[in-house]
Amino acid sequence: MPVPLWPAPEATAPVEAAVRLPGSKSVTNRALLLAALADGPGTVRLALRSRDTDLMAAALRSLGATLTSSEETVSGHDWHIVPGPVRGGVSIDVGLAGTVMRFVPPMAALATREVAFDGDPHARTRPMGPILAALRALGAEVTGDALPFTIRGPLSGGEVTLDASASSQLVSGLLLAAPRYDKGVTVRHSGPSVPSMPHIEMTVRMLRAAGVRVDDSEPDVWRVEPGPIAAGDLTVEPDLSNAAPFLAAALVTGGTVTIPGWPEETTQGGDALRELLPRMGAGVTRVSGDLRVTGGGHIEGVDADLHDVGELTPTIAALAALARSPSTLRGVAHLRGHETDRLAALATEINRLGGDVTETADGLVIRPRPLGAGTWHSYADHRMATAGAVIGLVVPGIQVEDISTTAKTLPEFARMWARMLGEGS
Ligand SMILES: O=C(O)C1=C[C@@H](OP(=O)(O)O)[C@@H](O)[C@H](O)C1
Ligand SMILES: C=C(OP(=O)(O)O)C(=O)O
Repeated sequence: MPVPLWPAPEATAPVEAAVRLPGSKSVTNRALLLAALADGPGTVRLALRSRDTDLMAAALRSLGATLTSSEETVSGHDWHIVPGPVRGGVSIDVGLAGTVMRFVPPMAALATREVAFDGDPHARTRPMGPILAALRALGAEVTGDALPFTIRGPLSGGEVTLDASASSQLVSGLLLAAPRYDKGVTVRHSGPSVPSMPHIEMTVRMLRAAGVRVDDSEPDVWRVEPGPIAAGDLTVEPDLSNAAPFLAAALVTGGTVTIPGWPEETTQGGDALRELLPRMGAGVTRVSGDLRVTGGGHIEGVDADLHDVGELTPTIAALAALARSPSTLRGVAHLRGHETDRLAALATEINRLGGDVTETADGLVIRPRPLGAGTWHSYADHRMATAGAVIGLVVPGIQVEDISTTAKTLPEFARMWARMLGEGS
């Protein structure tokens, strides 16, 4: 079947828009899993509903929790979660969701019956080996080193060493279910530095907010004490990584984009946009609870280490391709294990339009060139698709393949994009 092409809308004027973003994928999926393991019923408010979060909800239901969702409110969904004993004898579809493939298996290891995991074709290539070996070392029976695999618990926990340089989620996954292990867990990382550290900080803070004792005082070592996970009522912050393409539109068109409800304090890596975008020529201000980004007419190239905030790379690369000076993006070798090999995908797609991008061992060198019309392939990667939309704002004739892949974390993307451009209702 031919993959549908989405003619990326061109901006006919500087954008002037306020864009209200749904909840964070990362916070939603942690909150749902912690609620399913908690000591009583709980609520997750303004949660994201998207492919990744629906896969998490389905996985938690399979393992014995009851989840009911309220009607959608203007800004998101509320979930009511009633935990149940973790049961096995089920199969779980992880789709292409890193948070589901890395966070759910350590929970499934609490069940005495086997749990089978599989996902999208590309999910089978995403790094899983270190977390599966860790679960094995902690006492679970695990078949396989990648998707598909099966797990049979129970495990009692303890101390384990793994190389988490391929993904911070390998650590977060082990920590989230650990309070429910008899001995808790001590995770030691050994290897090149762990990427996306703010996401581990998010895990630690959310565990602590649920009354769990976590010691992260030693670098690369995390100790989670056994004990109850307190049921609660949590409100999810807007997804700051998904703010990236909208804020980029302000730079690309020389306009202004405002995001309401930007948190004062957050562990979301997307908060780094407040520091990154000014380096590329934007004006960034906070007005009450809003973040306002204004483009300055030109985009400056940047030399940026995105190791902690790899999720932002596709948007920053799109901006860099439209800048007036070259950029070097570093510290993101782990992006080769994301939804697709993002370094190869970005280089291929920008070059296809006439750009000049080379891959390095851990990033990209982007030399801006005039870009022309063409098809932008999205590789089933939501952030590749939105990067194509950013370029299409000012390069006529960009057709983004399969814009619906944005449903992974932002099902409303195409409508929100049109509304930002004044085209929708
Ligand atoms: O824990 C999380 O919610 C995430 C951690 C990061 O993964 P990596 O450490 O694999 O980059 C990030 O890129 C991903 O989108 C979400
Ligand atoms: C890497 C990402 O997703 P995942 O949670 O599937 O790893 C991402 O959203 O950029």
